[in-house]
Amino acid sequence: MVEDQPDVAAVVEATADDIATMEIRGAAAIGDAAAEALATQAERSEAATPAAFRDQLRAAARELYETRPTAVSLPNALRYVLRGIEGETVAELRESTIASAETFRTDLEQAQERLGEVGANRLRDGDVVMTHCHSTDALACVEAALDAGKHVEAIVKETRPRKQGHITAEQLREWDVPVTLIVDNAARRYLDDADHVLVGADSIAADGSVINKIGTSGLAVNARERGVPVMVAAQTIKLHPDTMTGHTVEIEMRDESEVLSETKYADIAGGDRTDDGLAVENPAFDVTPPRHVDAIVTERGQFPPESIVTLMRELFGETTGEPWEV
Ligand SMILES: O=C(COP(=O)(O)O)[C@H](O)[C@H](O)COP(=O)(O)O
Repeated sequence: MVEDQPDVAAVVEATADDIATMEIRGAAAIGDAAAEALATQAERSEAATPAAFRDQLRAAARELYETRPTAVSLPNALRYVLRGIEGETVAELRESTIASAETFRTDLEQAQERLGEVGANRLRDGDVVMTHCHSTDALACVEAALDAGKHVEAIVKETRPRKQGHITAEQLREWDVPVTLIVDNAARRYLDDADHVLVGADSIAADGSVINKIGTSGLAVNARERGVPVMVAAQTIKLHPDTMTGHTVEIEMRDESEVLSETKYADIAGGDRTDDGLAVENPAFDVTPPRHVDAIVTERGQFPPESIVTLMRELFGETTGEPWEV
């Protein structure tokens, strides 16, 4: 006999789909959306028993978890909300889930604000930052520096293949920050004009390695060679607890269609060549070793990458497990 699958609210499925298709993207936004989805699942649950309610929440968490593998903010968010579920009745469980998700989301927002203030201290009046991809944590540092009356300029890397750099450029321009947009290949040339490389993170490993958008590691190597400090803005929700026990972070591989446009060869070969049989690799993230990072800026202060494990132990203890096994 096939057992009934717990009911997962349509809105959870929609959120999972939005994360998988990158309608919702960026580690902080993904964590926030996952917590919100669990709250909605709780609100809409028609579970008749506490056990059925818990099963539904676990099923919803699993569905959200299976969308994208690299940003640890996702399992960290799910684990946080599920750990906050308490009570004897469905009504109590519902209420505590919603409260837990709300606390998580408020903390996330406040952490980003505090992190911004910490990061802004590293930026001097007149500094130029070079950015990669689009990170709300990194932008929070610029915003706080602007709020403190500093003039900041930006060199924004386009960030192939999905060009999230354009989102960064748009936000910075809204704040009246002078922006120079460059293609990724021009980064080394323009590093001489930058005072900082400023990026976010999807996950931070226990040894201080930074997992972020593909291209971050090459940028960091070039920055080190040019003497430009690399600053990683990452709320503590980006700390990957499993790496304390030796797990590695899975790097998401995305579809080749992001790399190959339909017109790729039409433009350069008169349209008579197709992409059939061409091998394409499209990793979405890479790993920057700690020796190429100067500081990890969190809401709890800034840390040399090698000492981040201390904070990780303090916040997460030594053990984790799957988010729905809490
Ligand atoms: O690599 C990306 C986004 O990748 P993608 O576009 O593939 O999701 C961002 O730098 C981090 O997620 C941090 O973002 P934030 O600081 O907003 O959490």
